[in-house]
Parts: sequence; C-alpha cells; structure tokens
Amino acid sequence: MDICVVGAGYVGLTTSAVLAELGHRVTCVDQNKEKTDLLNQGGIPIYEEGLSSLVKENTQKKRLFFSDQVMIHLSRHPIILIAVGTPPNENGSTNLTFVKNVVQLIAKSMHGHKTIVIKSTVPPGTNEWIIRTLINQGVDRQLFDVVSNPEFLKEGTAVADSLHPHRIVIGAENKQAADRVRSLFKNIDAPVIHTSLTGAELIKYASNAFLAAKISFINEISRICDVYGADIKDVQKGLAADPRINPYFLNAGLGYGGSCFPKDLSALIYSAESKSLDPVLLKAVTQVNETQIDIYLHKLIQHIPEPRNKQITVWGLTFKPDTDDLRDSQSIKLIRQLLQIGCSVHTYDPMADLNSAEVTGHRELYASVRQSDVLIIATEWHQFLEADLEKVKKNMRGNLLLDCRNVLDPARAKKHGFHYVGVGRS
Ligand SMILES: NC(=O)C1=CN([C@@H]2O[C@H](COP(=O)(O)OP(=O)(O)OC[C@H]3O[C@@H](n4cnc5c(N)ncnc54)[C@H](O)[C@@H]3O)[C@@H](O)[C@H]2O)C=CC1
Ligand SMILES: O=C(O)[C@H]1O[C@H](OP(=O)(O)OP(=O)(O)OC[C@H]2O[C@@H](n3ccc(=O)[nH]c3=O)[C@H](O)[C@@H]2O)[C@H](O)[C@@H](O)[C@@H]1O
Repeated sequence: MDICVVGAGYVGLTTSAVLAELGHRVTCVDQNKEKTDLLNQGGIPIYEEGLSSLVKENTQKKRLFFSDQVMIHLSRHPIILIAVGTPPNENGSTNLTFVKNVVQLIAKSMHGHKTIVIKSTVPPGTNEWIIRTLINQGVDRQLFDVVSNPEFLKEGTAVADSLHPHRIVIGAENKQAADRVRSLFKNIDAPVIHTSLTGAELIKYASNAFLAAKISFINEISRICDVYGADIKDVQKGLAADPRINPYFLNAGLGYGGSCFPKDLSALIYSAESKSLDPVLLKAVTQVNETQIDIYLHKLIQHIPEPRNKQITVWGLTFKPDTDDLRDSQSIKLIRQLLQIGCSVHTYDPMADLNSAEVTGHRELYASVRQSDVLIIATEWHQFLEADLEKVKKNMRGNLLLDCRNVLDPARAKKHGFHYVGVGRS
C-alpha cells in the first residue's frame, strides 16, 4: 500500500520504518526540513534502538522516502497517517495546532479517496471534530474516512513495540475503513480491538493514566515504607506475585516524566472537567507525581542541612534510560531545584549532553563525580548499575548517594563507603 506518514518524530519515524519493513511503500513527511534532509542523507534525528538500521535498510530497498513537501504527498497518497505532536497547553488541555494544520492541508489537497488515520494522541471528540472540519471545508463526505489508531510504543523499545504490539486499536465509523487500516498491519500478530472513534481515543488515555496511576501508587506506598521502616522492594515483590497486579510499572522513584504521561493525564483531567466531572483519582495521581521530587530534596537536606555551594553530580538527564528524550524529565526538574537552593550541579548522561551556563556537563562517568559531595542517580541507565563504586567513591569528596530510582544494592553501596539513601528502603 502507498502510505504518507505525517511527522518524523518518535512515533512517525518508527511507524514509517515499521510499515516499510512490513512491505508498504511509505513516504514520511515533516515540515522540519532539517529533519528530512538529515534522513535523506542517511542520518537519524533521534536515538532509538534498532531504528537507524531499519530506516537504512528500507530506504535502500526503496520502500521508505522522506520529504518536507507535505502538501504534495498529502495529495498523492490514499492513506495518510497523522503522527504530529499534541503538546499540552498551559491549562492542561491539548494543543491541537499541529493536527489542525495537517487537516487544513488535507482539505486543500483532496484528490480521490483518502483514509485519514490519526496516530497522534488526541482528546475524546477530536476524530469527530476532524470529520466535521473536513465537511465544513467543503470536502465531499464520500471522499474520506477518518480512523483512530492510537500508538502504544515506549521510547527505548519503540521498534520492538511496534513490530510486536500487545494490541492494535482501531476506532472507525465503518467496517471498510477499519479493514483498510487492519490490512496495513496484516503481518503483525496481535489482538485487534475494534471500537468507535471516541472509544479508541479513550483507550489510549485510559492506558497511559492507568500506568501512571500504578507509578504514583507505588510511590505513595514507598513514602509509607519510609516512615514505618519497611523495604519497598519487598512490598513490590509481594504485590507483583499476584497476577492480577503484575510486576510492571511498580518501580518507586523520582516519578514519571516524558512527553506523554504528564500531558496525557492533564488532558484527560481537562476532558473530564470540561464535562463537569471531578476526576479525583486522576488528580491524585498527578499530585503524587508532582510532589515526588520534594521527597528527595527533603532527604538531601536531612543529610546536608546547608546544601548551598555543595557540589552535586546528577547521573541521568533523560526522562528514562535508553532514550535521548529530555522532554518533561524529572531529572531536569530536580536539577532546577538543586540550582535554586544554591548547589553547584555537575551532570553525566550517556545520550544527552546537558552543559549550560549553570550546569557542568561531563562526557565521562567517573570524571563527573570528581570532588562531588553528593551523587544522585536520577535515571537507571545500565551503565550506572554497573559502575565501579570503589572508583566512584575515590573520586568524590563526600559519600552521600541518593538513589532516586532504587536501582543500586544498598549493601554494595555501603561496602564501598557510601551513605546510601533510596526511597522506601529504610
Ligand atoms: N513519543 C512517544 O513515545 C509516543 C507518542 N505518542 C503520541 O504521538 C504523537 C507524536 O509524538 P512524538 O512522535 O513524540 O512527537 P515529536 O515531537 O517527536 O514529532 C512530531 C513531528 O511532527 C512534525 N510536524 C508537526 N506539524 C507538522 C506538519 N504540519 N506537517 C508535517 N510535520 C509536522 C514535527 O516537525 C515533528 O518532527 C503525540 O500525539 C504523542 O502524544 C504516542 C505514543 C508514544
Ligand atoms: O503515550 C506514550 O507516549 C507512551 O507513554 C509511555 O511510554 P514512555 O513515555 O516512552 O515511557 P515509559 O516506559 O512508560 O516511562 C514513563 C515514565 O515513567 C517512569 N516509570 C516507569 C515505570 C516505573 O515502574 N516507574 C517509573 O517511574 C519512567 O522513568 C518514565 O519517566 C507508555 O509506556 C507507552 O505505552 C505510551 O505509548
């Protein structure tokens, strides 16, 4: 099939490469010419395991193309997948500007029938709104179908998640349109959930909200472990043994970040409130997350009551390991607070290079801790778990180790002379 994917970001680029791998002819368009130029030169704008080789192979096989000529390709292709960003507005609602722009362009470039597939995460009612907009722009209702096909990939494992999804959700108004979208993924073995347009939109938000709720739940329990002297790792193990609960998304720590959970929670809360509901549980999930950094600052001040001018090294800047994505990273928020209380901050990250006027970014793990009073592990990159703690300790001035992801073994850290502080690990 001939497909045009709009947006060469984490979702658009991965989806394009995977659809090409499945045998389709895919043109991925992006208004950002720098991105498409880089892709056409064999480069890749993001770090994602396995993506670079998949893009390269499919480009060589002439199944995958890149262009910044958005309008031309919208008019040429019968199937259009929209994977542009849907960032949050200040009030928590979703900024649909990018989606709206693409819809306007489609309205102006209609030649023949189009199946418009919305992959971007959009609030309930958006797909219906797209249909109304196209009709209002004078597009013949017979000439298009809108299908909601939300994406569930995780950054860091985006390619594997797209090739082996747990489910394919297809929200459509009619069976023909749903079947057309199903056939895009015909070589993928996954359960297919057919629903309405709004049903699909809500499956996406409910999934992210549920995962975020698990994280806030375990974070709240870790606070209780802290005050009662229990180990959250034991509690986690006990919970995970019940298959109704399962072990996933039960790691206590600095809280969730990234470009999706925080904004999708806000959008779902906004959508509920705009219909006069009071989504108390969703608000509590957000509230726990927003106060999770304070827990660690409090722990820091308990051990170092005068943190001003203390040298602190933060390992891990991205919102989670195995990605270069800094969007809404809890680590960056923590660093801002450390700077506010007068700390001197040094950083190290295997992928992101944070070196600003206020922060000294290092390119080498052990050099980053030289003369530091405190080491903070903000993201659980594998490299940190395997670090030679003897060497780390020798390079440091102080011995406080704040493990914000509960990933190190406290006994091992203590053996190397660290004062280990996690959350819920007393
Ligand atoms: N990042 C992730 O892990 C996941 C994201 N999502 C959702 O997918 C959507 C996209 O997210 P990301 O890929 O992270 O965004 P992104 O910001 O990485 O990429 C979006 C791309 O769209 C391009 N774009 C914007 N307007 C355009 C236009 N009019 N024409 C052509 N290109 C245009 C931008 O230049 C950018 O390259 C969002 O709704 C997000 O919530 C869903 C699942 C996973
Ligand atoms: O809609 C989206 O964009 C995507 O959002 C998340 O994927 P992602 O944001 O890439 O990353 P996750 O692995 O879900 O982690 C999100 C955040 O939660 C934190 N987290 C995760 C798991 C855990 O146990 N504890 C915890 O604090 C991570 O550190 C990270 O900051 C979902 O997992 C995807 O299914 C979804 O498609």
